[in-house]
Amino acid sequence: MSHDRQIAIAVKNLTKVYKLYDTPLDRVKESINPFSRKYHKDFYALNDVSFDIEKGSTIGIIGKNGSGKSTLLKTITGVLTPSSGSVTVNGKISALLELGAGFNTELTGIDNIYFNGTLQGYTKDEIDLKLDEILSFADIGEFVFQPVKSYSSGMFVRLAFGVAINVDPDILIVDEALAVGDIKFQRKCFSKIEEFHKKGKTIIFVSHGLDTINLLCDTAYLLDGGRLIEEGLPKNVTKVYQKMMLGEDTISSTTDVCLGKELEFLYDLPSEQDCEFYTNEYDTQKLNELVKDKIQKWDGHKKAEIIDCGIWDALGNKVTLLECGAHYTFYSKILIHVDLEVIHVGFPIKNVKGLMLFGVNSEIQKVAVTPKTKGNVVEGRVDVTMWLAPGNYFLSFRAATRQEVFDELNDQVHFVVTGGNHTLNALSVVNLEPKVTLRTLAF
Ligand SMILES: Nc1ncnc2c1ncn2[C@@H]1O[C@H](COP(=O)(O)OP(=O)(O)OP(=O)(O)O)[C@@H](O)[C@H]1O
Repeated sequence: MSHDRQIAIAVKNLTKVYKLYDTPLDRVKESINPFSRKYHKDFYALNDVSFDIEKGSTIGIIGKNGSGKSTLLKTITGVLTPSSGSVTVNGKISALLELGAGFNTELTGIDNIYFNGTLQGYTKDEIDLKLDEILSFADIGEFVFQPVKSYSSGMFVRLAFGVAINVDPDILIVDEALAVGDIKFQRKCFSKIEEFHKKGKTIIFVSHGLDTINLLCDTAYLLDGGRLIEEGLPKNVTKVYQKMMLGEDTISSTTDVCLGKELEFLYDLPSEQDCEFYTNEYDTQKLNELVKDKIQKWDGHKKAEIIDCGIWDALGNKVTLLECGAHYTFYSKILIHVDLEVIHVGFPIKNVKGLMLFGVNSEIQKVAVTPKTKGNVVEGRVDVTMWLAPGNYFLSFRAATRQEVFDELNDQVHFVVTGGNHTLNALSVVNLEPKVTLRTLAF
């Protein structure tokens, strides 16, 4: 394979100059001046920027407001033409840089999916195949048959993201500032971005959230005044940016530069019905009915199927609003469809951006269960004391062996931890049950 084929985007000496006139009259004077006298100042939105983005990498672009991020991405996507320099793109790009681009507000959501898809170079048949995925991702119900002009901004974002993310491009370009839906939707977007990364696709991500860049990206680029002033490992580049923005003293902090951001998420409460198959722990009749139903509907694919899952509080109530420091049980019930030698259950917890904060499974804990024969229901439980700091989290459920995943429900339960009796620094991720002491040393 030639070196060239490994490069998704090659940017060479890219420059974008705008002519700035003090008054509209200056523009006219310049256009008619017989001696070609200049009445404008040149403003460099991008100044001699060069880099190569390798296929399959996730790139973060950071920089102050006005540093040239959007100009760079718009030039890459072909919305803007460079004043000089070049951009070479290998592959199909899907970009979400400006809400509204590629949408006609008079048309319905469905029509806009086709309109937008066509603009991006997809045929009607290709869009037909993607339609279900786009609709289920956007999850705006009947509104999809209404003109887009009647949408709330949240619905609009959902649809635009749904299209951009599900058309299966080779290169995805996303401005994180546009991912403004509710917390569950944001998690869905980040999860899709992770999926993209795993499939070896190229992602370019503009963000002001430095921990997002550190978490998701392989390489970061820092722009300042239209120039590329730093590139490399995200942790190094974000440090330079923090220094630029906040000064030396704050560099040790790994939290988002937009500090208010995490706080905003704190009380974005989950909906009541997070798990489709809720059965009370002790309701065996309900469980019997559920098992019968699931056996009837079994399509022969999953060897074992998670038929119920959630979080119980100490009284056995299913909850999604948890208190820091209280006791809870994560549980899943798994229906065995074919005889199995081994089955393990797992319960990973992630934050909205996909950072795995905690994960436990029966294999690590050396817990086994017998029998695992067809028709059995295996129940897995983990008792925990909730020492995650106040915030929003997503619990996933897995039934698997080391070699084979039988079933997994990713981010199935969105739960919120509130402060309880334990007041923590709001930017903490976990509570280590600290005992703080102060003393004056006599010497
Ligand atoms: N059409 C234009 N005419 C003149 N100047 C422009 C034009 N478009 C952008 N600029 C200027 O170019 C510079 C870079 O803008 P750009 O939108 O790329 O910045 P950015 O890094 O994306 O900012 P933000 O973080 O605020 O989105 C800014 O100073 C902006 O005012």
